[in-house]
Amino acid sequence: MTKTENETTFRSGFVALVGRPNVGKSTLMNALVGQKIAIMSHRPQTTRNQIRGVLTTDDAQVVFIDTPGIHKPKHRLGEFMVETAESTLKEVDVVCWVCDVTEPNHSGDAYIIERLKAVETPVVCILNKVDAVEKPGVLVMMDALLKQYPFAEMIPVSAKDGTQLDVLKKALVKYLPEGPQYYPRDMVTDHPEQFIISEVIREKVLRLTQEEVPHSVMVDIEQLERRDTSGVVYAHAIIYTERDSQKGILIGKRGAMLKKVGQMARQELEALLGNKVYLELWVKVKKDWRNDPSLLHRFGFHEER
Ligand SMILES: Nc1nc2c(ncn2[C@@H]2O[C@H](COP(=O)(O)OP(=O)(O)OP(=O)(O)O)[C@@H](O)[C@H]2O)c(=O)[nH]1
Repeated sequence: MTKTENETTFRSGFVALVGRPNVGKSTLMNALVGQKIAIMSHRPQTTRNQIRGVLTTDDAQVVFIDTPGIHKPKHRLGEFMVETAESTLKEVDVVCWVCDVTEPNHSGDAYIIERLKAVETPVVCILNKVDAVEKPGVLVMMDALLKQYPFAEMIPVSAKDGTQLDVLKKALVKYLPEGPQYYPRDMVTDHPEQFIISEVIREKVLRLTQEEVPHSVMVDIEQLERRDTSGVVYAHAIIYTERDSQKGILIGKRGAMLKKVGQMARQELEALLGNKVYLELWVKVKKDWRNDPSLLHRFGFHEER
């Protein structure tokens, strides 16, 4: 699904957005993602890593993830939060650290830079609010920051007037692997996790079965809920194959393959969603599912892509 013969490679992936309060992350998200594709709605307070926005272009989809735990722990936020945030930073394709050029040398920035040293994911430094200062000041700040951390890139922008946002978009896409469009292009939903969960499961199936199960395999999240106030995610997923032989491969000897798919998907999802995840996986054979309009609709094929 990632490309057809006459299309270029489609890239998709996850970008962790970090930065202390007030540096302009929300403004930047709105400017990058735009109203139409902004997807977040109500979300339990307990969710530590929210999906903040999804940027879809013709050749890429960037899923921005909030990692609030990276900030200096206040009284309620313990080491656990910081660890969760760090594991998220390790899972994503690139980290965007946003800072504010009107406030150089902020101690909150120094704290986050220290935390970033614990991960190997490339970090793009976004220097926001360049509309509010003179250029030489920005250059001095860039120089000072580069001495503290080997940023993969440094991009001065203004989320407010749009300066350099195109450059930023292009830069981020470079770090994303070839991958599927996780979200329908115009989706506005209460449950964006649904798409992430099904795509992560699908990716594990393809990887672990080493393509013995074809790309046409589909994952349907039949049930998705947060069971209690702790935000634990419970998902019941059905993996549809087209043949009995594929079902056999996917289940494996005494269920070993399916168990492995579940384990790997769960680990990745817990890091991405920032919550404990329970996955219940079932495999069903549905011959010719591609001609079943209701299933096609559920899998998002009403979209143009
Ligand atoms: N001059 C200028 N101001 C900006 C820019 N981006 C954001 N701001 C202002 O900075 C302030 C904070 O912006 P937010 O987008 O709310 O910051 P945030 O990082 O999302 O803050 P939290 O939601 O608390 O994490 C607001 O008053 C914005 O209008 C910019 O590019 N230039």
